[in-house]
Amino acid sequence: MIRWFTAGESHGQGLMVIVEGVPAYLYLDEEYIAHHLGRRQRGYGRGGRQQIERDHAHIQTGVRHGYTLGSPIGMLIENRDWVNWQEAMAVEYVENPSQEGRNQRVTRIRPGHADLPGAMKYGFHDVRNSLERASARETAARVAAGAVAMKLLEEFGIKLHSHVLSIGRVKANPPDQGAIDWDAVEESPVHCADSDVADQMMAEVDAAREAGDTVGGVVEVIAEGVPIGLGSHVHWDRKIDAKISQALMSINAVKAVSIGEGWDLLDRWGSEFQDVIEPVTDPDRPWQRKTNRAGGTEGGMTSGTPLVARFVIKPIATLHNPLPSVDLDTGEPVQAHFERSDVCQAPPAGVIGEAMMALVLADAFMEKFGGDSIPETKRNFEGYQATVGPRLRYS
Ligand SMILES: Cc1cc2nc3c(=O)[nH]c(=O)nc-3n(C[C@H](O)[C@H](O)[C@H](O)COP(=O)(O)O)c2cc1C
Ligand SMILES: C=C(O[C@@H]1CC(C(=O)O)=C[C@@H](OP(=O)(O)O)[C@H]1O)C(=O)O
Repeated sequence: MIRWFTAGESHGQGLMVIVEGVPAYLYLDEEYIAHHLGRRQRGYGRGGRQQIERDHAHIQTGVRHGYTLGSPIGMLIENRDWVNWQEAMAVEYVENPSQEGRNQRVTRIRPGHADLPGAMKYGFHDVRNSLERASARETAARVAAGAVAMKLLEEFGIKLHSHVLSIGRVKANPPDQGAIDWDAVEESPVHCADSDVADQMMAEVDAAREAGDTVGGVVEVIAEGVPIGLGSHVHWDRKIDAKISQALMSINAVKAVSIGEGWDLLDRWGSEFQDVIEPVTDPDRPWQRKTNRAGGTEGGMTSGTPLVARFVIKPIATLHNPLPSVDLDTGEPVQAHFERSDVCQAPPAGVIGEAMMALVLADAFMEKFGGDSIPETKRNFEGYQATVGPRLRYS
């Protein structure tokens, strides 16, 4: 079982993350994690904050001489912006709430963020007390945890990628999975493989920025090399598609998740929907499918085809041209709070989606194969893989 926790506020000193359950003898270095943190930071549509941050997860515990020890892996990520907020974050009560600013309370609630329900639920007079933790700054810690999970999965031939399928009204054609040029996706400012469409996506972000507005999108996350049989059909909370959906839905601003072609299958009949099973020709693959519309799960278990999930991420709530709102103190009409904001977060959301899917898969993988060290887990994995195929090879 892989368990993990994050802690930290957006403008506090930094973020902490603990990942527990990783077997011993996994090679893990900070550069590998930094690569994924860097991918999350880049991406067209980011605001001023990413010019300040240089995310790096410092491994504090659980690793010795480059290898995991089987003990909890603790990491710290510094918020470089904290020095600019040190005073503001220390303020407990300010007499004059009408003067908003870093050292004042935030009372002009933003529709679409955690401001209003957070203040009501926790009894806060300062919206900052809820917006700090609600901020997607926390997803840097998720990506660090996810990188550990990815490193573990890579030991077993499982690789994750993501790309943006649409931003606002600009849509990319979902590419044939085998045909995606992942290097082009990594280099693209909008994480889209088609450079013509990428240009249009950037123009869409620019248009939103110029209008003082924001724009959302659709993102696809793919895991390749996933063995058949992770997750289980036997109980609702063990189904892998349900776990992936929750994990992706938990990303800030995600409003819909589909597994495989989910949303696009509504008008198909059953015969057009299922992924027909073909005779096996490739000795390395236990089963073959004609298509992958179901996105790699059947009955809450992985089916051996690539795992594909899509999600919709809504346009960002904090608008340069703020929406009408209400003051928390007075109930009077005001314009919602604005200081600085991203314009589009679909590109980084793909990297966060990979991390979340990797954490779910790593947990399901360890549940199935167990083991306290990588060699032990490998023996268990290889033993299972040797059994699956057209004739179950149990002796
Ligand atoms: C990578 C990323 C960056 C984000 N940046 C911002 C931002 O700059 N401003 C903002 O208002 N919301 C931003 N969001 C979205 C908010 O965090 C989110 O809308 C808020 O937590 C409320 O949650 P909900 O939209 O799921 O209801 C971002 C989300 C992600 C994933
Ligand atoms: C800090 C990050 O994203 C932040 C997420 C966020 C929000 O409300 O979710 C609001 C913005 O915070 P700030 O006002 O400090 O610029 C984003 O920059 C990050 O992704 O590292």
